[in-house]
Amino acid sequence: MPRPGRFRQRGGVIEAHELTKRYGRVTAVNELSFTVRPGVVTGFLGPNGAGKTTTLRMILGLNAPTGGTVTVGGRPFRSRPRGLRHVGALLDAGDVHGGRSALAHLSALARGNAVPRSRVHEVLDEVGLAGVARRRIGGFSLGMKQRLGIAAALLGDPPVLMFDEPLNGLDPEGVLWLRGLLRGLAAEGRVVFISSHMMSEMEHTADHLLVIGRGRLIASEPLAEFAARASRPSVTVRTPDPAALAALATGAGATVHREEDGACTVTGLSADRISELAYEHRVMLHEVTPRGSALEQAFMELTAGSAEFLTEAEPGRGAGPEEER
Ligand SMILES: Nc1ncnc2c1ncn2[C@@H]1O[C@H](COP(=O)(O)OP(=O)(O)OP(=O)(O)O)[C@@H](O)[C@H]1O
Repeated sequence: MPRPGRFRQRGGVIEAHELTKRYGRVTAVNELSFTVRPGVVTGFLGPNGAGKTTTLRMILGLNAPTGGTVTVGGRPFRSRPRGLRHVGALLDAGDVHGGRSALAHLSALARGNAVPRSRVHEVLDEVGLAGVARRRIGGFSLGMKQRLGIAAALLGDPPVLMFDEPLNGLDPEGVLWLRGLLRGLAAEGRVVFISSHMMSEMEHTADHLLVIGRGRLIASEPLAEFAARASRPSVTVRTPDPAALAALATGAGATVHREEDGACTVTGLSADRISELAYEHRVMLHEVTPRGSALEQAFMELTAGSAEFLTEAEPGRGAGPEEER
């Protein structure tokens, strides 16, 4: 059960100030300043290669910034002697020793961080892996490895949790479970910071969004405000009377495009409004499908031009310094 306010006084706020990371000619993170506060789930959203993982690694002290600073609870994370009790992080679920059991893996982590052994069983229960605790991790699915990584992050009962693409590999039931877990952790007053490159994953998960593109901050705002940016929704409509529909929709300020398969793409009216108009004017509709969520469209609009293309990224990945990964 969440215990509201439990972590508030411990102050795990993450603060980045003009954080910058360059790999040779590639600027992965570019003068990024942001604050991640406790009590809400904060989504860290950006297209592939936007600099999310690099930022998370700098927060954890795994990559040294080229410029700027980042602190957790007012101090650089590296200055914490028992890290796992301050920040629980899941960076790469595949990065575990496959020959060990889940129980052995978590027990070793607990020992190294002065965490009581009883906690190992608690977290195994919490992530739903108690029944397979003695099985070799090598035989785990990606979803099970994600759950194990989350168990490891929870082990030290830390005030700050950071997960890199945690929904990756989870089945629909796992996604629902994780959303509930994240909400509960935030409700206890913890900092909960999760990255994703997909708006659809954030839509029912995050309360606040930090959006980055090409290493730069594009937006930091509540999800609801971000949604309000979605200016022109686009909807696929099928009707036996496309001419009547087109007249109605254009009369209401939308644009209508006839597709080759006979469907109409209506841009500028919501699916609800199109259905209402059609109902009022007795135009039969066979299908009304929103094309991507309003949030998805807002994300696409906002990050248009900031997506990284492989041809540009290759020199950085290939020739740049790789020693920190
Ligand atoms: N060790 C490294 N050496 C050289 N370049 C790197 C290194 N790590 C990251 N980069 C480059 O930095 C940029 C940001 O990468 P990063 O992995 O942080 O992005 P991301 O937002 O996490 O992307 P994804 O969603 O694909 O994981 C990319 O251009 C990447 O090629």
